[in-house]
Amino acid sequence: TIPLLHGAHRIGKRMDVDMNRWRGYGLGQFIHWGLYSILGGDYNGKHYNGAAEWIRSWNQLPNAVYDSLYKQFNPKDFNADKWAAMAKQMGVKYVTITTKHHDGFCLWPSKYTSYNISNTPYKKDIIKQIVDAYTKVGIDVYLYFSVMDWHNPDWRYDLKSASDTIAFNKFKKFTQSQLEEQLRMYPQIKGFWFDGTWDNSWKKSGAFSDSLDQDLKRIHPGLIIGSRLRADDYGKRHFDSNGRLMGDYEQGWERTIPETFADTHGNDWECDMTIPENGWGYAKQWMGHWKTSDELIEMLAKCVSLDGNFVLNFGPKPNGTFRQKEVADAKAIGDWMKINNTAIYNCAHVNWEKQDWGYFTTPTSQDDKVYMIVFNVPVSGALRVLPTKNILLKKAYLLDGDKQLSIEKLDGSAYFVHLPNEGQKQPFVVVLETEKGKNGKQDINKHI
Ligand SMILES: C[C@@H]1N[C@@H](c2nc3ccccc3[nH]2)[C@H](O)[C@@H]1O
Repeated sequence: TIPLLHGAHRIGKRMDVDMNRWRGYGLGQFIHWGLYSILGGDYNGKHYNGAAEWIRSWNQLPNAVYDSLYKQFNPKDFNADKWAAMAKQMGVKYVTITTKHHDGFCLWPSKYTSYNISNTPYKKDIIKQIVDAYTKVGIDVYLYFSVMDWHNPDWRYDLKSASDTIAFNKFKKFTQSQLEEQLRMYPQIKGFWFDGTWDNSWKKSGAFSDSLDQDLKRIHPGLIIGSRLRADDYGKRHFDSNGRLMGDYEQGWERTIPETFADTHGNDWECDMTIPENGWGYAKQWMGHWKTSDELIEMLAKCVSLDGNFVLNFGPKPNGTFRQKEVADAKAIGDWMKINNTAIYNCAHVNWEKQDWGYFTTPTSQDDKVYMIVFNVPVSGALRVLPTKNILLKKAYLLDGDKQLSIEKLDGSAYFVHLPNEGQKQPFVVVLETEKGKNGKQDINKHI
C-alpha cells in the first residue's frame, strides 16, 4: 500500500450507534431550495436545459441578475411544520436540506457573508425552522453544504499562482467558519452532505479536507459525513490511493443505483434521486420522464436490498410549497410504507440469488426472517426462491394480512412460493420464515 497521511483512517464500516441508526433509515428526503427556485429554470422567456439549480452558470443569464434575486426571495407560504408533516407521512427517517448551494447564497443568517437569508425580504432563518420542525417529528436532519461557492471572490477552480493559494487559504478559513457556525447554531443535526468538491483546488487540499473532517467531528462527536468531502494526499476522491473509502458512507450514487451487491464494495452507501430525469431545484417545466411512485418504490426496495439508503429529492417552489406531483408521490410512497415499512426500516442485503420478481431484504435484528418485495408477478404465479446452502423455508405469508402461501420444494435447494391469483396491483411483501437445515440430504418435491 501507498503511505498516506490523508487517506482513509478507518477500514470497514463505522459501527457506532449514530451510524447504525443511519444504516437503518432506508428512506430519506432531499430538499433543494434557494434563489434558483425563483427562476425555476427559465429566464427572459427562454428555458435553461441544464439542472435548474445551475442556472447561474448559463451564459444567457448575467451573474449580476442572478446575484440580485435575493432581493425578491420572500416565501410567504413556507411552513416548516407542513414540510415535516408531509415527510413524516411519506415515511422518511432523515432529511438533507441545502444550506448553501454552488451559488453561495446562505439560507441561514451566517455572520461570514451578507449574502444570506437575513438580507432578503423574508429575513427569518429557514434552516433553523426546518431543523426544529423535522427534529420535532422524529426525522433526523442533515445539512447539505456546497464547498464550491461561485459568489465568494476567494473561490478558485484551480491553484495556479501564489495569489490563487492566498485567496484559497482565505476561502478554506471561510468554509470552516461557516460549518462550525452551523454546528453551533443547529446542534441537533446528525451530519453534513458535502458537494462541489470535484475541482483541482479542492483535490490539492487533501490535508485541509482531512483536518476539517476531524475538526467537525471533534466539535460534534458522532457526526456523519459521506465520501464526497475528502481528497487524499494525491487528490484522489471517495476512494484513496489504496482504494479505501474516505468517509462514513459512499456518497457517489447520484441519480444512479448500484446494479449488484459487488458494485457497493460492501460499504454503506446512499442513492440520491430526482423524480424528473435531472434537476434538483424547482423547475417550472420538468423535461423528460417523470418517475411514477411505483418506479420510486422499486428504487427504494432495490437500494435497501443492496444495503443502501434511498433519498428522494424535492424542489420547493419560491413560495415554499411543493408541486402537485411531489405531494402525490410523497403520499403514494407513504401509503405503501405504512403497510410495508417492516421490509425497509432496519433491513439489509440477503446473499441469496437475485430473482426476477423483485428484491430480498432481511431485518438486521432477526436472521430467520426474509422479506420478498415483489414487483413482477410471473404468469405462473410461482415465485422462485434459492436460499443459500442449508437454509430451509418453513413458512411463507403475505405481510399485509398474513395470508399463508404454499411452498413447493424443488430439487436442489430451490423453492416455489405460490401466489394466489388475486392480481395484486401494488408492489407487495411476502414474509419467509427460515430455519437452518440439518447437514443431511434434504427432501425433494415436498409440498408444505
Ligand atoms: C446533489 C446534486 N449535486 C449537484 C451536482 N453538481 C454537479 C456537477 C457535475 C456533475 C454532477 C453534479 N451534481 C446538483 O446540483 C445537486 O445539488
